Amino acid sequence: MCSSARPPLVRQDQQNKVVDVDGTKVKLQIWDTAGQERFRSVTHAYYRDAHALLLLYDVTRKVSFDNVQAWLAEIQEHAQHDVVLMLLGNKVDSAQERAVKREDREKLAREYGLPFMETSARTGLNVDLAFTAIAKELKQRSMKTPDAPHFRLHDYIKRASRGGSCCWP
Ligand SMILES: Nc1nc2c(ncn2[C@@H]2O[C@H](COP(=O)(O)OP(=O)(O)OP(=O)(O)O)[C@@H](O)[C@H]2O)c(=O)[nH]1
Repeated sequence: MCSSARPPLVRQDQQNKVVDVDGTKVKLQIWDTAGQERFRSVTHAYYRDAHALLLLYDVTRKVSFDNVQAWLAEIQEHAQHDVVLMLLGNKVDSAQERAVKREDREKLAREYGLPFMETSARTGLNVDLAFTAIAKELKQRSMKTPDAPHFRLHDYIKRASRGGSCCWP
């Protein structure tokens, strides 16, 4: 998710989404960057400006999960240090083809302190929830009212997510 618009270079799909957070409209500008290695240097330019990054792997493709650590290293190098991060295991509608073990994804999420959820772009499971959680966190950060009740991303998705598994810590 980026705050500034750049002309698309290669296969970077962009959409806007408006999320209502407790009566405030939060506009998310969402860039779906390509996951392939050959686009990686282009992707850097996008996540440098991002306020939040949703890191998706495919629950049916172990290699996509194995790549998450490399993406996290890239993020640590190129993204803003306080970027909001969330790890999502997508395609959970194909659970019978699941290729990533629960203990592996929990270990990874715990190691990096990442909020984690399983989603399905096909059925919509937890998709709106992921964006709402991000919008709530960004809104909270943008408000300069230290006395306001603190929004906790991990707790929120733990309470609200359906199906699949979530969340650490
Ligand atoms: N069953 C199922 N298929 C999905 C889901 N999400 C995406 N797909 C399918 O997976 C394929 C790849 O989807 P894309 O959205 O192109 O994946 P991507 O991660 O953007 O791909 P790259 O940008 O190349 O990394 C398509 O055939 C989608 O229909 C899902 O939640 N469930």
